[in-house]
Amino acid sequence: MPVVRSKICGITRIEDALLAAEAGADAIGLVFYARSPRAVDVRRARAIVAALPPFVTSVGLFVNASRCELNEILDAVPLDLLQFHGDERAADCEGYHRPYLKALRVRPGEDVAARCAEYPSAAGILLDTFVPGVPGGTGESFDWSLVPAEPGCPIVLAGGLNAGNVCAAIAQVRPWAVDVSGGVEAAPGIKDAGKVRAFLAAVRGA
Ligand SMILES: O=C(O)c1ccccc1N[C@@H]1O[C@H](COP(=O)(O)O)[C@@H](O)[C@H]1O
Repeated sequence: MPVVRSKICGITRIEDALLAAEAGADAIGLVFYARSPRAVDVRRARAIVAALPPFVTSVGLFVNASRCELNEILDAVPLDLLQFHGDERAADCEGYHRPYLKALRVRPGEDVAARCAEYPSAAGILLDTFVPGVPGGTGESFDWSLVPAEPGCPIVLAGGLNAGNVCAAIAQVRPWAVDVSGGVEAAPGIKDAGKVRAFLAAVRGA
């Protein structure tokens, strides 16, 4: 069975980044979206990335950020990968000298494969749940049967995952990776060590 990678998103504290790394996460996510309860500023993000051990990928999450804002952040924080979680088109995600994930928020009955095809330059497509008025981090899952069997690029499955449902999600979707934020929290922006460890153990055992 192929290994499924994992990302713990919404990290706001160095200790949570180290917890995720020690528990086996492949990546941690930093939210550069001021309206999120998990938002980090540049100073904090830089400190978290600097504390990461080798081979743990740092992912910056953006929601309709301007090119100027994004370039300023990239000048200050050595992010490995970008995650675009808003209404960005492919051209908006390109030109940063970094691979990117495009997050698509899945609506009931949607043709997911057609939407994935709009981002041929993406390193992968992250699938999250569509909730009106909220760009992500809702803790809601979507109908996994909408994920195409052959999407044409790596799929990162997100949206309402936790230690209790991630094995079923992996068995059904067979994603390249899974991404979680709210499902491993003690409070918004604060990770729960037990939930993080249980989630990553479940992914490894799936
Ligand atoms: O985490 C946030 O606050 C957030 C804000 C804006 C866009 C995306 C956000 N989080 C991402 O949403 C998915 C699913 O999160 P959850 O596990 O359902 O809480 C994940 O990729 C988060 O990184």
